[in-house]
Amino acid sequence: MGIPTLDDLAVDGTTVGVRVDINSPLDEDGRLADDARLHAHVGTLQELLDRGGKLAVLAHQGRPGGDEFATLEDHARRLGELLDQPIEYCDATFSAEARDAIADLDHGEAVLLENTRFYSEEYMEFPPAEAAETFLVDRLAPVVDAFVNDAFAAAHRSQPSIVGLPMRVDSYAGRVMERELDVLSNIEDTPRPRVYALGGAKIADAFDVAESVLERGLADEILTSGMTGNAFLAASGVDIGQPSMDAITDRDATAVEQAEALLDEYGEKIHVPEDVAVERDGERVEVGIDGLPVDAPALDVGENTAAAYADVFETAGTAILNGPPGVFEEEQFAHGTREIFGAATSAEYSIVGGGDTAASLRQLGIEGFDHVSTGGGAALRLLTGGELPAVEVLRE
Ligand SMILES: Nc1ncnc2c1ncn2[C@@H]1O[C@H](COP(=O)(O)OP(=O)(O)O)[C@@H](O)[C@H]1O
Ligand SMILES: O=C(OP(=O)(O)O)[C@H](O)COP(=O)(O)O
Repeated sequence: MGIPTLDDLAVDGTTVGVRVDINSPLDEDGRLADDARLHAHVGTLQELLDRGGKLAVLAHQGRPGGDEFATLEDHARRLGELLDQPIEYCDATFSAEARDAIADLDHGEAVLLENTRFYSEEYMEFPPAEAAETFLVDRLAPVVDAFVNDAFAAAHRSQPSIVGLPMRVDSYAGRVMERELDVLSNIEDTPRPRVYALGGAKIADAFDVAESVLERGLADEILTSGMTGNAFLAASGVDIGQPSMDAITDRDATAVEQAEALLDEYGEKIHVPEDVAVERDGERVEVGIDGLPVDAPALDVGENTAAAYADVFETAGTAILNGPPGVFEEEQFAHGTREIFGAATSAEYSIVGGGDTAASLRQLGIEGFDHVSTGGGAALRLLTGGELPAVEVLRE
């Protein structure tokens, strides 16, 4: 992989700054609604604690001004439960109070510092050399002996705690980062035929993935669903109805043209839904292509599409999933997601990326994937052949 990992770090007795990504959905009371990302980092943190490290843990939660912009107090409590030892919470990130909390740590102890994004610089993007001159980095670099970046899900952000600290401190990839890079940087080595199931509502991202993997010859089949599938359906010449069209163009005004261009060039590899499901009088109603247009938005693929896509996975070498096939949050539109994602586990090797995609698996209790990425944007960046600033700076 060419970047230092925990195998290269002599931990015992050292103070280690550890960047994790525990950015999570919160409930109405601001408490953690899902702790999957906390679970993911337990291995790295436990290893560093067992090896005698004193850990200053850094993380962000939400975006300034957003509903999920919050303190990390609840995260510290939950991390303590998961690690079976108290994790101190400090309501400062790099002030004297935070630095004192770090200095007071004993071997095998950890403090979770406050949400890095409470400080404006941490929500800006900088080239690494400039990030290294920010206040957070300037104050924290002298009080840690090493830096471990385990925050794969934030690795596409060129922010101070991600790219600035490694410019000033010996730095290593944590176990989450290591495993994610291992899997997602080596897609071309996975078994064929390689099937990408692209659904969800981030249509532009799905087109980017489709274009990149088709251009690079990585994809043998692309199964389109969700709002992405609706756009392909429209691009294939079917009148899907105004409500579905409006939902698409609200997201991306040129979506249908982009889908048309992809169908023109790679049509034989791109599967388009053959039926959809809409809501009528509060009920799920299946509509075949012949029954379109309808005056309600298509919120799921229909049963025939789900069955046809499930068949494709029967003979797939690799399944790569990004974006749920329907509005899985509503039970009556979870059918496509349950069937298609459920069938994807029959591929020889299966990979899942995307925050909502992973949440849909947990919600629907679908298990058996070889790799469920903790990242959304970061995973997509790798799947489309891009580079991650966090990783580039670990190489230097
Ligand atoms: N046909 C559809 N119409 C509207 N929204 C959809 C449809 N299918 C899926 N979705 C929505 O897409 C959202 C997730 O998409 P996206 O953000 O692209 O996934 P991820 O976070 O995994 O990258 C879900 O909230 C789901 O309700
Ligand atoms: O949740 C995250 O990314 P994701 O939505 O791509 O999975 C990361 O924590 C990065 O957060 P950001 O997109 O607010 O920089």
